[in-house]
Amino acid sequence: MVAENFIEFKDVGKVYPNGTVGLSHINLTIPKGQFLVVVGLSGSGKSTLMRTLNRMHDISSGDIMIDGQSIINYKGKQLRNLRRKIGMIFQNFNLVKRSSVQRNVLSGRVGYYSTWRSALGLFSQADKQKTVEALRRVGLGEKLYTRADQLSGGQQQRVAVARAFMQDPKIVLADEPVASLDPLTTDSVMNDLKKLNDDFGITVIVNLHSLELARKYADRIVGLRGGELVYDKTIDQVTDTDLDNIYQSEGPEPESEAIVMHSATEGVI
Ligand SMILES: Nc1ncnc2c1ncn2[C@@H]1O[C@H](COP(=O)(O)OP(=O)(O)OP(=O)(O)O)[C@@H](O)[C@H]1O
Repeated sequence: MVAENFIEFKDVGKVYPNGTVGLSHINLTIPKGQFLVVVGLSGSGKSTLMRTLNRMHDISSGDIMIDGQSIINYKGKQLRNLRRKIGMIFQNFNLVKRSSVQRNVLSGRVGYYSTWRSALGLFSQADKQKTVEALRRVGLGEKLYTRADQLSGGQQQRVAVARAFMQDPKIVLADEPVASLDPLTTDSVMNDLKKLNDDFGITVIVNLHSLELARKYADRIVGLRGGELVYDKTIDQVTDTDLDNIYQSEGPEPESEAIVMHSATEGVI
């Protein structure tokens, strides 16, 4: 494997069945172990880009390679193996709220079990032990038996990070993971993601609205607009002017977007 070409988007296009263009001519190469932040207005294609990687969305043109192999025609076992190696973090945490933290974190292992074993909760002792380790990593070691719905939003998101860790992922995709969290909790969750990246060389791709956060955590920032890649710089090349200008050629925004766009200086786009 050539590390520099761990993930490759080759002229990728995505048109939704209703004709909406989700992605257009995306060319992007992501090296192994990079912490990549994707920024862009609501509707610019960030989620679509992310979801093509684990085939939650299929692309309409081009190709996507992971580790030197095209993934776009994966089916059955190949697709399951792909998804098992890609951890996913969502804005709304996606936990089973009435289940314990332990059960939620263990569910990160289901890709490694037959359906009936995981349905019966027949997880190995080693995996139960790994759950404890995963929770300690996110500072929630004492919450093993707590019900997920008794945790704060930030704690729930950290459980989701622990669940992703359980997958032994090569890639973690986080789709606006901190959008509903306060600033302090936001930093904890971003730090948890950064630790996965630093400690295990996991490639992390995060969709964010906050430029300030992007700058704080990213190795590289890419920007999308209308499904196109309009910005791509490693963090040492990013300037304040870039960040101020990144969306300025967008023209007037509809009122709803203007609310989140209003202040590049506050780092919110
Ligand atoms: N299932 C779908 N069917 C049709 N169009 C869709 C679908 N999902 C997304 N789109 C459209 O594709 C475009 C890109 O959407 P996407 O959700 O990827 O943007 P985004 O940058 O992630 O936005 P947000 O920040 O609001 O999550 C938008 O125009 C959106 O309306």
